[in-house]
Amino acid sequence: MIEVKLPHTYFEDLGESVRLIWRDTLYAEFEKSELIQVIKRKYRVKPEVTARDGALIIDTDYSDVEKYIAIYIQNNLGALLRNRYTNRKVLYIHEGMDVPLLGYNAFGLIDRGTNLIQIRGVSGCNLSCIFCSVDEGPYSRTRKLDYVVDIDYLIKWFDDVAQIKGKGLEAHLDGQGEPLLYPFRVELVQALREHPNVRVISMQSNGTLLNDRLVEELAEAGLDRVNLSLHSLDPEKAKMLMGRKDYDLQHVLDMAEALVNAGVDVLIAPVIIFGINDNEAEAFIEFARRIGAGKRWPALGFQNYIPYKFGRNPTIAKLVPFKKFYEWLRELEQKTGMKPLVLKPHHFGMEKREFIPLAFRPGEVVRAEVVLPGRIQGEMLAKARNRLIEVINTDAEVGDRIKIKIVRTRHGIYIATPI
Ligand SMILES: C[S@@+](CC[C@H](N)C(=O)[O-])C[C@H]1O[C@@H](n2cnc3c(N)ncnc32)[C@H](O)[C@@H]1O
Ligand code: SF4
Repeated sequence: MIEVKLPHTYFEDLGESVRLIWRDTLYAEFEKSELIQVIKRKYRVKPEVTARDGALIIDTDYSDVEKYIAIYIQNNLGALLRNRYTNRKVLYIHEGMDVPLLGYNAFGLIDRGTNLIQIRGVSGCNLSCIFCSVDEGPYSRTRKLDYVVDIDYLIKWFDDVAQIKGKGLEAHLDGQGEPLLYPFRVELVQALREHPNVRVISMQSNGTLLNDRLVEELAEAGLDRVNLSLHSLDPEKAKMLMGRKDYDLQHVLDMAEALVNAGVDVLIAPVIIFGINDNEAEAFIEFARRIGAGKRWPALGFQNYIPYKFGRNPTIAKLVPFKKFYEWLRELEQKTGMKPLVLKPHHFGMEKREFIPLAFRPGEVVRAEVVLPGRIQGEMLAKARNRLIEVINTDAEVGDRIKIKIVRTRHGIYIATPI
């Protein structure tokens, strides 16, 4: 009997197949008959294959089957990877693919002309908030695919960006999805902490995937702040807003407290939908006070609900102009004594910094190579001048060389149409 164990991996037996779960978020399924066939080709035996206690068990005495099958699994993993939370296919972006990590908003890095750099190692989310600006989660109707960026490759690009942007940076882990899905989240925080140009490491998260151990690990690795998306303190309303019956509000509240106790500052960040949860504003403030949120930065970051073209826009959501939203916040400041609620960049030590120079001008026609499928129907990702470009309304395929017209360059996110 041989036991195959791989690092950060456990195997589950599904009857006809075995499921390999890698670093919590990713999985791949291998048919048992396929694994048996692979063994038979080399060893001329057909051993039984099962999974038990996280290991793959092969009923044979050949000692090197273990190594052989481990290599086979690793070689075939890339093509089979899926996101455990969304069930979507995952493209694993690594150095060998030579895909630029600037230019696209679903993965990589984003520079919006300040000392804050957004870092997106993963796409996909475990929740399905009814107002989600990026229509994320397992019930998404628009997102077809997820990406995971290899940690070494992400850090390599971050380093290049940090050289240009200079010292005193805030590295902000966020995403079109939930950054805690990133399989290398703790290592990423650790690597950023060691970077000489990084001052602050923060994360935007729904908090559901935290547990006591992960909180400790993230704190130890050097995470400074979590902007925690918490939209109701009523368990039933929270389930409705987060789009999941299994949303465990109490767990998220406990984790908020655990973060503060571990020395990670918390900023409570509710999305306010007037008529739905604006009446909870004082309760959010009270909760933030009680747990000791806002030690180095503001304790609350109320967000006004905004409809997005590719987001979920519930009909119950009433829009409130920003002028009115800020008036509402000022009244709350007066009433509760909690300040600041109207947040300004300086509250976060944010300052303007020169943009990384744009690689394209709007209207420019460029020849580019299609390198990856996009997340949305009709969208492909192309590269030119060491930048990624989202090409919309295209039927091009990976490998094609196409002529495109750049239609948008805002904040170094490039969108183009075929010509
Ligand atoms: C898209 S989420 C990604 C990070 C993480 N999944 C989370 O929810 O914190 C980023 C932030 O945008 C907020 N948000 C989502 N949809 C929104 C909308 N339609 N209007 C305003 N804020 C929104 C979320 O609550 C969250 O604070
Ligand atoms: S708002 Fe955040 S937590 Fe909610 S579905 Fe979107 S990405 Fe997920």
